[in-house]
Amino acid sequence: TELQLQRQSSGSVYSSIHGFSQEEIKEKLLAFPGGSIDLLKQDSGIAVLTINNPPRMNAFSGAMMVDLEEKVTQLENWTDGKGVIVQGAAQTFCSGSDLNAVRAMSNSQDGMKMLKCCWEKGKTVVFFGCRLPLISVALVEGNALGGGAELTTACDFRLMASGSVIQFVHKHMGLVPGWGGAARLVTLVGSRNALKLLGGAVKVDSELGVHIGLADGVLKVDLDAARAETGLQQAESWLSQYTKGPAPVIKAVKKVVLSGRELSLSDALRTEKDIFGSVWGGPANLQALASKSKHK
Ligand SMILES: CCCC(=O)SCCNC(=O)CCNC(=O)[C@H](O)C(C)(C)COP(=O)(O)OP(=O)(O)OC[C@H]1O[C@@H](n2cnc3c(N)ncnc32)[C@H](O)[C@@H]1OP(=O)(O)O
Repeated sequence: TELQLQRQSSGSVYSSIHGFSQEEIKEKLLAFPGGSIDLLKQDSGIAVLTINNPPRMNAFSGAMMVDLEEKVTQLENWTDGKGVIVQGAAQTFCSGSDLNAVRAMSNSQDGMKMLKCCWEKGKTVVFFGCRLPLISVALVEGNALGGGAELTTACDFRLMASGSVIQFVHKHMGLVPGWGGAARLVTLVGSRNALKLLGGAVKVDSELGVHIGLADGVLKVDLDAARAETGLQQAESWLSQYTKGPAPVIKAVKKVVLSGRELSLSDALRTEKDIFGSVWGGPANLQALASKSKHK
């Protein structure tokens, strides 16, 4: 069931329906180059994933989609990993899909079909944050627009810098979210707030974000530059509250919550029992039993 959870949206069914193989989609995506997704795995067990395409306000090019998928696989296989922070380069988060690629693909019937497949691939990739066996945080500085706003909802948590904005601009583009952003938004803020944010393409600042439960915290701005912590440092210290301890235990914490959130109750109960079994009698458990624990 765990594997099912991680691979649920592998995209293969969709691409066979539309007659394009995964390889063809990858090739098509690589025809739209620019930018990169950079992964830094740290000894702390917290990785930093950077959406890096500043000339286009960190919009997602085709090549970046392919890159993201590779980096997600690396994160899935990171034995010592406990958490991941997703940020944008150059003080802004992500302006969604690369509109140059979207325009180029949408100018023919065939292109449109391929675009839909690439979109589906995007969904697979952008789903990653909440399904990884790592606790994920979106660090939002600057703008998170369109697909960028959706990407923030794919993480377990969102931290917003003051002055930052999350905006589902889809309506202005004649669209609705397609990367799972609407479904997750409803879970996060409730259907009435989700309807307001999507229907009004509302600019959510950090204050509103916290008020409606979209944001989990606001990053401090310290005017004394010498003392000021960067947004990333603040996000790392915020996340480290939840990643203290051995990686197998933190991963197990994430997995039991993930199964509780995404599976039916009977499947979640079965999965929880399996995950429990993976830590029961493990090194951290034996060590805790050998010491005289007092939880106060
Ligand atoms: C299912 C979801 C589908 C989607 O994600 S659709 C895309 C939704 N996103 C958008 O519509 C974003 C449109 N962009 C904007 O609103 C503004 O550029 C933005 C991000 C507020 C920044 O404004 P400014 O600070 O004034 O900067 P600017 O407009 O001069 O932009 C700098 C350069 O970045 C480019 N850019 C921004 N967003 C882009 C995008 N999504 N795709 C491709 N290029 C994009 C923009 O064209 C400009 O390039 P250039 O300097 O004119 O060559």
